[in-house]
Amino acid sequence: RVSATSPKPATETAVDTFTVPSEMKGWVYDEYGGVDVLKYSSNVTVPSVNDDQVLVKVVAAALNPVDFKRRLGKFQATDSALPTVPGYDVAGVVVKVGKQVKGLKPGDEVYGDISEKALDGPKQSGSLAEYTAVEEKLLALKPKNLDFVQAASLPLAIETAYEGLERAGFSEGKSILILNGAGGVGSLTIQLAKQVFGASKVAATASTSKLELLKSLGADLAIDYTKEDFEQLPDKYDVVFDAIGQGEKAVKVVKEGGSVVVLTGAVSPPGFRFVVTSTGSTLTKLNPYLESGKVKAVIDPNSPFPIDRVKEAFSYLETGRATGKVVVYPV
Ligand SMILES: NC(=O)C1=CN([C@@H]2O[C@H](COP(=O)(O)OP(=O)(O)OC[C@H]3O[C@@H](n4cnc5c(N)ncnc54)[C@H](OP(=O)(O)O)[C@@H]3O)[C@@H](O)[C@H]2O)C=CC1
Ligand SMILES: CC[C@H]1OC(C)=C(O)C1=O
Repeated sequence: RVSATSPKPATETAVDTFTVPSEMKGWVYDEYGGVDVLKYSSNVTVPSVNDDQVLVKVVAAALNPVDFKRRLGKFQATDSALPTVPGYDVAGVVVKVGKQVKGLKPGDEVYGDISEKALDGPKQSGSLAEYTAVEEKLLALKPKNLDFVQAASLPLAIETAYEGLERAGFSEGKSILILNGAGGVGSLTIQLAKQVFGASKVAATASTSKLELLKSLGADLAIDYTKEDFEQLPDKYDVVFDAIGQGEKAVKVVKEGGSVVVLTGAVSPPGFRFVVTSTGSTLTKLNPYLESGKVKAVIDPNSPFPIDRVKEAFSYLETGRATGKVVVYPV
């Protein structure tokens, strides 16, 4: 698989400064709708850099369902203005820093989810373009052992997994059932539950061909939802992590006093739903697990998609069959 490397700095300036154009190539939509509203343009305005932001030369970007749900207009009440350059997840190289930035400098290799609140005023100029501007606090230094494709695949999904487990009060010795263990979020939730939180038992659901993957990620029990209904099984769990929209069933298999955390769809008590808040501090906290290999990026076998095949990448993600993450590289 590709090993993405940093772009070369501009030759005419010192190694720690980069020449930034006023326009760039990138994907953009100016109306809500299906993949056909996406246009690849050479005249996208390079975003300006606020004092607390850095400008990142994008090397790789990852897609998330929130990208296509937003493009379909599901969150338009709280969306930023159109036209939109989509893309939350980025891995790239800092080329410019705002005057309040303290911890990053040009040339640093970084990764992160560029929108602090995924649904409430997300960045208008996202990561599916040559440059994106993002607050320093939303980024972390990329682990040296991860290539840019692996790094780009992580931020929104791993931060959702971590925040969901934290909010559910998951802790050492507890049991968890993860509904949708093979997707972008679930494939990381299995690993974090086992390796970071010290789960006593991890169960997860997927279809037949993905059961071995679940076990390789650390699941003690892989449930084939095409053959078994987890609700009919005898086991109850301290935490149920719903990453597919089965909150109403999830509450039926949680232990008395347990937690049901739901990422999407309806839910009733004791279940609760949350929306991820992006923060670089979670990535920094998890970097040692990524550097040691205890937690691994899970990249869909069809990835990476080069930047000119972003429509195809979204169409694939929207089938609901992606295994791990759909990544765009080179951008
Ligand atoms: N609230 C929040 O902050 C966030 C919410 N989300 C939401 O969480 C959901 C999951 O996100 P993400 O992991 O990126 O999604 P993905 O698109 O990566 O999930 C794809 C996976 O879903 C699995 N799947 C489909 N149907 C089922 C089923 N009935 N039971 C179990 N697995 C199933 C597929 O496996 P198979 O082929 O075996 O069916 C496939 O591997 C999305 O709805 C997303 O919008 C995500 C991030 C943050
Ligand atoms: C309401 C959950 C919504 O927020 C994110 C980030 C998604 O992917 C959703 O579906």
